[in-house]
Amino acid sequence: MAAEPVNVNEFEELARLALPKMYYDYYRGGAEDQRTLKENMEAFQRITIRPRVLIDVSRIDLSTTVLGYKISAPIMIAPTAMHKLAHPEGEVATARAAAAHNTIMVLSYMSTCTIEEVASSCNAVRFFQIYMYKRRDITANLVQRAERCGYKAIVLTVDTPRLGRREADIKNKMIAPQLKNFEASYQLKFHLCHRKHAIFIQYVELLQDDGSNLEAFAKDTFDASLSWKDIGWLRSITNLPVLIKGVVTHEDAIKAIEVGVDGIVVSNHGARQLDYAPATISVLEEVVDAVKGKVPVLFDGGIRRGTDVFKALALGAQAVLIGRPAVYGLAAKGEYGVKTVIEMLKNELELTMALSGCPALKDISRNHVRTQHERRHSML
Ligand SMILES: Cc1cc2nc3c(=O)[nH]c(=O)nc-3n(C[C@H](O)[C@H](O)[C@H](O)COP(=O)(O)O)c2cc1C
Ligand SMILES: CC(C)CC(=O)C(=O)O
Repeated sequence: MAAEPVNVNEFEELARLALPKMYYDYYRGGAEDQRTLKENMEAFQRITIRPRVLIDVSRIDLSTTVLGYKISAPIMIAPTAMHKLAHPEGEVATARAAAAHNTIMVLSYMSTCTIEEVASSCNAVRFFQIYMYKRRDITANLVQRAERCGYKAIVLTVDTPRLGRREADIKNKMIAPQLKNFEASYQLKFHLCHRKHAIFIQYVELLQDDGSNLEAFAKDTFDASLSWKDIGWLRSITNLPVLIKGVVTHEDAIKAIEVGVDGIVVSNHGARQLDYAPATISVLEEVVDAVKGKVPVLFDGGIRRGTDVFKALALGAQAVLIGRPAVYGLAAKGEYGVKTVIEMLKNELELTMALSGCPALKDISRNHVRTQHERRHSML
């Protein structure tokens, strides 16, 4: 029997053992040469922590708020597609794990449990992530269903006018399972297809023999003409706060504030879209400086340790989101696995704060970290 994992990274191997290769490759993969995928994690390793001593750290408080909602720690669940490929309970298990930790899950529009099923599975605070569709009625329908079900914010992902080139998915001829949120809209285009592990519904109209079915699905449905002016439309169809996910430059951060978004997620989509996009931790501060505290800045990409969370907070994030770690936890051990992953990150963050002299999140300051750039500068 494999030893119990002692850190989040060890869940990846357990997930690999638990999953069919096609799904593991889909979850793990990044775009093209996967340079950004590697960088998302390595860039954290180039940041050091400057601990302060002789501060009372006998009590550590990890709690914070995001858009006014209190959460037990600044660690949220990023939207990731198709959790039933990882575990039969799918997003419901992930949502329950988030609820058990009193944190926020962002449900992907491409979930394998419906918006309604996830909403009724537990009473955690949830946000809902969307892409903009060519058919605006589908976007509007999803947003309004989420609002009716008590989701507290809409997260519009803006880094995916087209799907990035994920070569493992192309080789594996990756196919999408049943996407229950869409049944009414796309019913006619799907057909049943029996495979070794489950029954899938393929997006037949576009099914390609020689590539990733997801890529075809995205190309047909996502609106590649989406631009800044469309944020107004989204805001006009919902009373919920609108966050945009996928900003990595100060120019776009400024535009986002101008069009009135309620929050920004610094993200490169887990390095699955544009290869050679910067590691997100290397651009977080640039975005935070541009935003000037007007809206919360959230962060994702490469968080695997409590020290990574600490570094992102020191560079100005209000909270971080985890993508693959949650999916690996789910694949390895279902709801319990996701709970354990969050628990591990919380415990590590708590220890990091104690060893750095920060009893509360507000004590984590820019001076607690040193970037590679600053180290080089100080040697000149
Ligand atoms: C398997 C997988 C599926 C994803 N699906 C979505 C999605 O449906 N919508 C979205 O906005 N981002 C999606 N993302 C990106 C995540 O929200 C997040 O930005 C990324 O995973 C963070 O990096 P990390 O995996 O290193 O934590 C996905 C990422 C992965 C790994
Ligand atoms: C197939 C996708 C659109 C889901 C996604 O965002 C991803 O796989 O990164």
